[in-house]
Parts: sequence; structure tokens; C-alpha cells
Amino acid sequence: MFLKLEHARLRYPGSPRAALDDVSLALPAGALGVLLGPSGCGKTTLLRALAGLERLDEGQLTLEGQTVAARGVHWPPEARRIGMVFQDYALFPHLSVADNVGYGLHRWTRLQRQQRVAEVLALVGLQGYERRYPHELSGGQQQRVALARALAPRPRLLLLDEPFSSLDVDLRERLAQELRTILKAAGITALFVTHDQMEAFALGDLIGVMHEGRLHQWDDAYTLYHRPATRFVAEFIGHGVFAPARIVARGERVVVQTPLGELEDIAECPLPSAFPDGLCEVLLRADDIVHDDASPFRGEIVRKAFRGAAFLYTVRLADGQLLQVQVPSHHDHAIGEWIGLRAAVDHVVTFARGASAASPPALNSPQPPTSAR
Ligand SMILES: Nc1ncnc2c1ncn2[C@@H]1O[C@H](COP(=O)(O)OP(=O)(O)OP(=O)(O)O)[C@@H](O)[C@H]1O
Repeated sequence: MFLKLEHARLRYPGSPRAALDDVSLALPAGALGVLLGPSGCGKTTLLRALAGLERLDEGQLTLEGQTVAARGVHWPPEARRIGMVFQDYALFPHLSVADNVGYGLHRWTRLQRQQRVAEVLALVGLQGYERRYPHELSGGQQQRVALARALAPRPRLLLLDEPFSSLDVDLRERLAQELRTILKAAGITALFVTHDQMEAFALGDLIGVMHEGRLHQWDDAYTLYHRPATRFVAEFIGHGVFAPARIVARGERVVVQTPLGELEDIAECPLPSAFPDGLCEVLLRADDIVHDDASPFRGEIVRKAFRGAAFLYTVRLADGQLLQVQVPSHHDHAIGEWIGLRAAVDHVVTFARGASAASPPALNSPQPPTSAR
């Protein structure tokens, strides 16, 4: 494994809570990892600890098999060969693009430096920009210069802390795609921090969700979405709500009773015995609910948000239960209108009622029950 962090703990002096609480993750060579989570969850601290800018209280970090941090071991940042790109990209305003990019290459000969600067500028699509100054570049171009500067000394790992946060949304999305292409072409292993899920999904081979210093899950986007490891991940990723539900056995089958009727034919459903009386909460995502006026279940639209190809409606059922529904944007309904709703869930995520953020879902059963319970 290229990067391996094991049981990392870090508490800032005077702080009541650990900023990193038993964090472990592994990143293979050439992979792009993304850390996602709400403000203050420890993402930046984790990057700084990897870079050597913060010292771990406990735990171990190995890079390409070398232990660079452990009890009694702390390699300084410059010895770790890690590049960093920060959100404010901090280019030197009085230096040309070439001098900014070549800044970390002072031990290289002039010729080597020139060649490497041209090479990394070409990599980020800015060939020929050597003589420009930062104020003559757009925000996106400046960010690409910052990326070129971080790549120039051939770091073995690149860390990026919200590299697009100061750019507008359109540019951010485009740069996220471009960045993935650039880093993949160069075979760079990188770890990003973001709090934008779409950016994380666009960029990451592996995505981590952090909450209060803990890494709740470290997985590919599909698994994160469909098999959240904790209630916090289920709630944080995508749009959806938890609704009260009950799992019951019906003959050979298991059905889940929800405010939108019974879910049948669901793969990997927990057995009723997973919860007292089968009572639980089921995750109903916006894309698990279909607008269907033939359905006996109806809800009143209380909020709507246009998302381009779809509307995200918040609807209230007659019993007061709120749901989120993703509907193709040619179905344009007004707030206050009642629409028919049908659940189309193929595998369920269920939690105990009132489960805490760190609780895992119930273990799903791949087998149908052998007898009615
Ligand atoms: N130098 C510091 N001294 C003391 N506490 C700190 C320091 N830096 C961060 N913290 C605290 O550690 C926790 C984690 O902060 P961190 O900056 O890693 O979060 P983050 O997930 O990157 O947040 P954001 O998305 O807002 O940048 C927070 O509670 C923060 O207040």
C-alpha cells in the first residue's frame, strides 16, 4: 500500500475533543482519495498531519513502506516529499509564472528547472504562460499554476485542501474534472479535502466521510451511497430522510412497512429479529421515490429546488411525514399541490430507531428467512 495511516489520534492543546480520533485509511499508488465532511470535522487536520505540519499523538503513518510518523518518529515536512495545494493558492504576486512554478526547485540546474517548469505548465494546460504574472491570469489559471508549482518537485503524494473553494461553481466543476485527468495522466497519488459531494464523486477513487474527528467510512462512491457504514454517512451523502418502518415476515418473505406502503422484493433485507418488534427507521432517498399519480400515497409539495435535469421536491404526507423526491424537471408542480408517490427501493438501509450518528445499519441478510417468524 502506498499510504497507510493507522489509528491516528491528535488533540490540539487545550481542546476538549480530539481533532483526529482513531483514524485509519489506506491509499494505493496512483489513487485519488477525497475527504468529505462538515466544517470542523478534522479534514484539514488530517491533511496537515500527513504533511508533517502537525504531530500525531498516537498512530502510525507509512509512505511507500517507510514509517514517517509513529511513536518517537516524526519526519519533518520537507523530508516526506509531499506537495500541498491550499485553497487560497498563495502565488507570489511579484514573481512570474515560471518563477512561481520553479520556486521549490532551487537545487536544480537552470536548464533542468526550465525544462521541468515547461513540462508541468504543459501538464496543466498553461504552456507558454511562463512570463505572465499572477494578476494577468484568471482565478482558474492561477489555481492551475499553484497545482503546477506543487507538482514541479515531483512529490510522491499531493495533498489539496479545498483547492477550488474560491472559484465559482461552473469553473469548479470543470476544474475538478480536469484535475482528475491531469493527475491520472501523471500517475500522481493525491488526497483532497472538500465539503462538496459532487466534487468528491467527480474526483475520488476512494472517498472518506469524517464527523467529529472520526472517519466513518472510506470507500468508493457507489458503496458510500448504497451501503453507508453509519447513520451519519447515510444522512450526509445524497438527499433523503429516515422514516419510521417495521420489518415483518410474511410467509417466506420479508416486507418493510413504511409511510409509502410495503416494500417487497428487496434484496438483502434484515430479518425482523434485527430490531425489537421489527421496528426501525428506513432510509428513503430522493431517487428511491417515484412520482406516480396512480399511487394511493399522496403528498403535498412544501418546497422545491430546481437541479437542472430534476426537481428536488420536499413533500409532506397526510400523516405529517416529510420526504424528499427527485422528479424529472419536466414534471413542474407548484408548492401546495398534492402528487402521487411510490417507493421504488431495491435494497434497504435500516437503522434502529433513534440510533446515534456513529451507529452502523442493521446487518442485511442475503438469504430469505427460512420460516415465518
Ligand atoms: N490550531 C488549532 N488549535 C486548536 N484547535 C484547532 C486548531 N486547528 C483546528 N482546530 C480544531 O480542530 C477541529 C478540526 O478542525 P479542522 O480545521 O481540521 O476541520 P475541517 O474539517 O478542515 O473544517 P473546515 O471544513 O471548516 O475547514 C475543529 O474543532 C477546530 O476548531
